[in-house]
Amino acid sequence: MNIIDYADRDMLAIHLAQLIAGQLETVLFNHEHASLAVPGGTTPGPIFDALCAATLDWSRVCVIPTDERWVPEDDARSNARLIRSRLLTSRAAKATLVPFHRGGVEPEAALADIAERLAPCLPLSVLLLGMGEDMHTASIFAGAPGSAEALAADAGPVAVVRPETQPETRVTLTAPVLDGALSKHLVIFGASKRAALERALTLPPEDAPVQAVLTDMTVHWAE
Ligand SMILES: O=C(O)[C@H](O)[C@@H](O)[C@H](O)[C@H](O)COP(=O)(O)O
Repeated sequence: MNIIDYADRDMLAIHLAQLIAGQLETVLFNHEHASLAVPGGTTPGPIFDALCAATLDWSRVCVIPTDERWVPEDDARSNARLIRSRLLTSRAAKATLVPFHRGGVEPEAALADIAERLAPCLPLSVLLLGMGEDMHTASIFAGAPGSAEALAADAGPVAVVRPETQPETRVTLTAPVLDGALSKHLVIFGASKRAALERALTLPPEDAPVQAVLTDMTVHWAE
């Protein structure tokens, strides 16, 4: 794991977007398709705003949520909604989103279909993750029902997690899929998340899920 400290969040967003665009372009030189997994939450928006204008063949890129709140896409809490509005616009509008949520279906019943649609996009070419102050990443929350399954070495590509601290059930990419990405970025803002990451390094993944995906991870941090 290496950490890049930035002077401010704007510098971070521009530089990280350029890095991700360059990595996707390199994959597209050598492969027919590339895949990019991105988080929800409040952190990635400015990165999406810079990345969506990148000049690359977005028609050959599939974009995958690292996790999804189990709500319809018109819900303000939907990650698919955030990704469509902030990333799949401008030049990146040509990319293909692999959404997770399906109406009228319990998340457990949707896993097989999600896994089937994800299969052509794996292993992930580029991964962008966020992290909570509780050291969760994607929707793998320490101690939550389903998190042990999401952390298991033999986990499938997606798992259902039901965190008590969150208003809705989650579907998340699992640790093996996240950790297996070819290029990995973790973006965190603020001193408390920096301290949480330092703390995570001293804990096992079941207590600090972000610990499960830090191999060859580049951490991007700004105050
Ligand atoms: O669905 C989500 O919310 C994200 O995928 C989640 O893992 C997020 O990255 C962290 O919770 C940090 O959230 P903030 O960026 O809002 O601090």
